[in-house]
Amino acid sequence: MAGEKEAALAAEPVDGPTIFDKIIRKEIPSQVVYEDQKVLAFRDISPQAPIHIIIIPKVKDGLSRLSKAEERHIEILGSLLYAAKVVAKQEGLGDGFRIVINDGLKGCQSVYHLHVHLLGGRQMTWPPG
Ligand SMILES: CCNS(=O)(=O)OC[C@H]1O[C@@H](n2cnc3c(N)ncnc32)[C@H](O)[C@@H]1O
Repeated sequence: MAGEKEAALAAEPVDGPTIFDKIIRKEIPSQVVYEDQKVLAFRDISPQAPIHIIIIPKVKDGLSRLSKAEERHIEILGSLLYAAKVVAKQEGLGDGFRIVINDGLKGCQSVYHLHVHLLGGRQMTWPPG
């Protein structure tokens, strides 16, 4: 996480290509756990819980971060959350899980392609850090 946290502090909140584009195009390896026409889910490279999965829209359409969402994004936003529910069930997280979306510098976002974190497999605490 330290690496990613530093990356987040150094990240430029830009709308350009990200590492997730390469995952979508299958140009770099990833452990895909779910895919449909609009959504891709893959295991996080630096898991922060026994189950840590990233859920992304396959078409970015300007959605670098949640704060950039427009009305046209309502459907894909719902699809991401529904996919999170499906993947949580698939991963056996019946006793609960956490959903996280980091936005911008203060949200510690390091990859500017909107994504949902699905974390589970251990007791979560509160408040989040
Ligand atoms: C600080 C959180 N910043 S973040 O909310 O922007 O999350 C980015 C997430 O992407 C993950 N990640 C970066 N590159 C890859 C990759 N190639 N494959 C899978 N996950 C990746 C990071 O580990 C991090 O959890």
